[in-house]
Amino acid sequence: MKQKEWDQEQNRLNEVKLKLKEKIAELEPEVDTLYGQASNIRRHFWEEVTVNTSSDEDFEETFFSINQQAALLSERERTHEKRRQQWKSLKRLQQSPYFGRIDFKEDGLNEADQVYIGLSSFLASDGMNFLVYDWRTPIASLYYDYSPGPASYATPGGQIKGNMELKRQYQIKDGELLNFFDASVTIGDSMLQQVLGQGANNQMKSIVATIQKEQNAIIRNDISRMLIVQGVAGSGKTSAALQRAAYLLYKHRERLTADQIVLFSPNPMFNSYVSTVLPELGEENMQQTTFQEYLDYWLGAAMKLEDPFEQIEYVLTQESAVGYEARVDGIRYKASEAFLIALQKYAGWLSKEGMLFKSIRFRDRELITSKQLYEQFYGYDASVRLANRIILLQEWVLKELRKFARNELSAEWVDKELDYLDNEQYVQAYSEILKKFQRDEELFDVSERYAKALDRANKFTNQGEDQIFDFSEQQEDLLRQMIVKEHFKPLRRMVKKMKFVDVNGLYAQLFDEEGSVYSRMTEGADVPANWPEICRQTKEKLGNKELFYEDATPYLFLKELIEGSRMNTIVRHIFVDEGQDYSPFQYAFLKKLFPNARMTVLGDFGQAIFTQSSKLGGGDSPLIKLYGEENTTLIPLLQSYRSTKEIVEFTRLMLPGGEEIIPFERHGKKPLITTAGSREALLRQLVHDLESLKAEGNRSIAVIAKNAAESKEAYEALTSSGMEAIRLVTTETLTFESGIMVIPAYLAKGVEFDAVAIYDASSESYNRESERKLIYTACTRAMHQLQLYICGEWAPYLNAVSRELYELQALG
Ligand SMILES: Nc1ncnc2c1ncn2[C@@H]1O[C@H](COP(=O)(O)OP(=O)(O)OP(=O)(O)O)[C@@H](O)[C@H]1O
Repeated sequence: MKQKEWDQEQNRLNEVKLKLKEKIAELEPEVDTLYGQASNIRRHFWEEVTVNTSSDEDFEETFFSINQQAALLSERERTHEKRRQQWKSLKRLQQSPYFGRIDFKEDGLNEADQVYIGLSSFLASDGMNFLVYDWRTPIASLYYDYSPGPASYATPGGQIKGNMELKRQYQIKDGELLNFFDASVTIGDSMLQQVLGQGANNQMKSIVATIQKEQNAIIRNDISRMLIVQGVAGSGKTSAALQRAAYLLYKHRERLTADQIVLFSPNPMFNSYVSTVLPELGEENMQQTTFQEYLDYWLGAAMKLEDPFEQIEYVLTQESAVGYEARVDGIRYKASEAFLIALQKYAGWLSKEGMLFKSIRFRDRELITSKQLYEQFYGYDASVRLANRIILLQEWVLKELRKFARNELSAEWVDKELDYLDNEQYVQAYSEILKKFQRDEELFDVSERYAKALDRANKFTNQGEDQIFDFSEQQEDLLRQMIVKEHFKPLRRMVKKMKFVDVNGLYAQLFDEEGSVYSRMTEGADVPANWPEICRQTKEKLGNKELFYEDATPYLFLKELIEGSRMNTIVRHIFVDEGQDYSPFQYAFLKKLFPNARMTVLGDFGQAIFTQSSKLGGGDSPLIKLYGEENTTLIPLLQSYRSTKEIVEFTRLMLPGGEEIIPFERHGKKPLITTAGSREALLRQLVHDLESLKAEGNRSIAVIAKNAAESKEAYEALTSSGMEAIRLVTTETLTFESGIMVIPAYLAKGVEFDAVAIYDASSESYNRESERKLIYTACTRAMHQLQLYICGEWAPYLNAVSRELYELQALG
């Protein structure tokens, strides 16, 4: 590189740094002052507000006064937040103002523009010149999409064409220019080499400086209702998803906020793994959740839910259990669209007959029988939708309860309740009831309520000591009302929550061993193989107030068909990571739940380890059908970035069709297979190898086992062989830490480690076709080194790997 160029770049960097410094110094006092102002307003909020509720006008004035103060406060806070964000992003830029540059000569112009690209934009003080362009600006897409030569980019005003004369990458650390190089083809292999060669971290990294063209297409796709990314292991799906969220937040900053984006992650630990990327990019984190969390929220209080990991444990370990085959058939069926349609038909059937209600009981008496509920329900006009009829029924029940409550006023139990109170309790109960009464009366508006309460309180205090306990008839009546109301409250609450609908019974009723009955209730749906046993298992669970994982979503779906759907109309974008792990049923459910959201699904069918998995692409993909082909874009990613070329060449042969996976040219050691005649010898070697891996500088090392039981066994064997500082990861683990860990394959999904040791790669652990993807997923977690340990026969899929692709260490 010519010295002259280096000096020019160095000078420019110095200049930008200086301007950044000046701007930061300019902003700092403003940030402080605004913060001071906002906290001052907050501190003195009530002093500035005149609180007076003695008359309606005063009440109104107070109301306006509060509003005015609140508006002032939120305006200051908003301004402060904006300035603070600006200040923070400038501080971030100080460390590394930009990572790329393109020189672009637009057609028709004489000179090329130098476009420097960084984490956020930085404008010169004239407010006209961009010293740094945000990586998400339209022009910055040139950097990701083209090599020097003819190039164009999309703007809201149309396509801009021109010629890219230069594309340069920079390494700037702590404000110091370390290196820069001119890229010709894709975004500098050498830069990517360096990034990928680094050690794994317990937090995912942002990839803005080295986003690849095909990833950029995912990040900037802003037209599809449904964007499906079928990307091979390590192709950067999760990374692209996170950058995409940052891109959307930038592009639509006027109308999209971080809480309108939801990411569905495979497990809570994964949530913590990816949670730093958006803040690193200067954006607020989106909402992160797991599907299980959602199910738990709505069903967890009433039922004990199995989670997907318990389900996979069953599938992996209980092959010889009675009813295993039926359970697996059941999982498949309950995941299918056919079952979804059957449930919809069932709801149609219920609108004519077959509803089940739980009687309304009060103090061991049946106030409304289930038969009465049934008759009332089917008494409504049949053209009214099922869910609306349930609302009508609910209103009717509440009305009936009011009548019952009135009749209870003189009941014996109320007398007893009254007598039971001693004087002190009387006073206390009275004032508490009075307070509650003030809170609970829903019918009055605030001022009316206030006036009434005041009136009552005046009466109460004007009575004098002696009279307090001498309740007039009216007061006793009031107390009776209060007592009855208190006792009816839980019942009313249950009615409001629709607890009188027997959803459990309705779901169970569907699983009639007689296939013809099922067929009749669902307009002719076919039953899957092993239906009677599926029915038996499902009902047994329901009887214990438990739900299999595969039943939870259909159960909730049915509940909503009957009671009315819950919808979240605020969320605009849903990201589903590890998308192959969700059933077609779950996708249909998500679509319904978030009617205003676009969906981005990222997954790899090569890693589909769950029985209910969905195919992402291809003619029979349920995902393409979800919003229709015209609203769907499918982007395949074939290049794998995570692992060395040696690891990818080894792992890809374990999958049929895996040859199409393209490794990235980064080299390392070949995978090592160690065999031994005894488990003891193998374990001794594993302990030795783990120590060596650590000594070689691998910071995160995973011993991956097939399931929880094997993980536990491995953990115990390793610790009793003297290995220290090793952690066992379970479904309860919430965060990632570096070091050596033992982890079941299904929890290692989505994450990566410097080195991976497959604890038992024998055919005893991995034999079935369904286990092929499990061991593949486990092996593809390795970035730099992969080692497999085998005692006895090899897992059959390893036979497809040619001998020259791995090292063999046979211990005899
Ligand atoms: N353009 C890129 N620049 C730098 N690093 C990248 C790039 N793309 C991917 N990577 C790195 O490759 C690794 C794999 O990325 P990521 O976890 O996003 O892949 P994935 O497709 O979600 O993987 P999997 O399906 O196997 O879990 C990460 O370390 C990520 O930082």
